[in-house]
Amino acid sequence: MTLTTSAWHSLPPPALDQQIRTRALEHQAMLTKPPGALGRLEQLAVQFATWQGCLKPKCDEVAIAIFAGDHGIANEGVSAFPQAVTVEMIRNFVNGGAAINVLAKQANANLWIVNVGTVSPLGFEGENLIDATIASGTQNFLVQPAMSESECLSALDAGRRMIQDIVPPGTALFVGGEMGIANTTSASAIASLILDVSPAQLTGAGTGLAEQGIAHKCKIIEQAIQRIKISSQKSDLNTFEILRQVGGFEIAALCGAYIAAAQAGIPSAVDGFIATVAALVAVELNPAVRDWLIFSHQSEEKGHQIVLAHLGVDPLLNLKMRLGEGSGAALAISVIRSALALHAEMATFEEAAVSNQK
Ligand SMILES: O=C(O)c1ccc[n+]([C@@H]2O[C@H](COP(=O)([O-])O)[C@@H](O)[C@H]2O)c1
Ligand SMILES: Cc1cc2nc[nH]c2cc1C
Repeated sequence: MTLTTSAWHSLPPPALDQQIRTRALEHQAMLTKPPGALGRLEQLAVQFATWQGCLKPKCDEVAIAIFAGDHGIANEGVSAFPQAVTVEMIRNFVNGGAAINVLAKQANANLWIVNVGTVSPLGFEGENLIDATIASGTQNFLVQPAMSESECLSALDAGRRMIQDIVPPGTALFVGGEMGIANTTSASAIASLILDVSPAQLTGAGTGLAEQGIAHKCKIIEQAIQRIKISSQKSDLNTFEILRQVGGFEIAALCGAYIAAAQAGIPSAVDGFIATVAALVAVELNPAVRDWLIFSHQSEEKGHQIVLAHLGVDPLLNLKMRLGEGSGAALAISVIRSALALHAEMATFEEAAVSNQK
């Protein structure tokens, strides 16, 4: 099965409303502040006005989905934590005890957990738990492709279904997150192959590896890339094939969700390193999706800055976080809401009888 251009993921997002954009920029210029003094908050307000085709946009309805899955590459000792943590954290998400639960509650956002495939069965259910199991984790990509072609397409589709079937119409922002032990190894390998940057420049501590552990993880990625380069023709190593070879179910699902959200006219807040790599794959598959993404924070994970730089984006926050599960993106919700409130509620120079520029 080959990925054709008629596939859903290459359909374009809606055109941006340039007239509203111009009016929103003009409105910003009238507010009682030196032009540009609210920095990125001004750009956020103009972006939301453009996305919503509305001069005074709102960000009340926010949907958060955490995609979780296991990775065969975990068998190579590339994480500081055991693979069992993926299922254990899914249970924690369902029970409301994880960081993302606290942040979702604070932001009054709906939260879903999407299980895309773990090694051990979950053995529990939850009101906000969606079963989108593709297989019991990916294969170990040191020795074989992580996914079959149909598994990779199904994983992308799990993200599309989340947006089209679950996220309510009228949602102003989609926050995507991921959870999967060893997924920084997968994300580093994807980024290395797409960007043609050496694994050494991208491989970091993940959940907390020490120097020796990082060196071992880097070697595993180098060996896997060697295997793939020997077994594939250079021309066959397109974005989809890279995702299939070294990706994860949750990374592919997140990528599918970003594409489908953009197609539905919903912007997405992108989280840390793994989420940014999922966004990179989305942009490679469908370049116009880039205009529908907000890069929320700079993660501590080593490779993040390189991927952000390639995308030409500057994230909103730098809180020295490296948690994942959508946590940095969820923190951006309050910044966005402040930006929109300022845009809608500040007085203009005329209304407040404040002298404008000389
Ligand atoms: O978002 C990030 O930048 C980030 C950086 C490091 C680790 N993580 C999280 O930690 C897990 C992957 O780390 P590791 O060491 O098991 O590859 C996975 O569940 C991610 O959500 C996330
Ligand atoms: C405890 C824990 C929580 C996480 N959340 C996202 N990735 C994680 C990895 C670990 C190990």
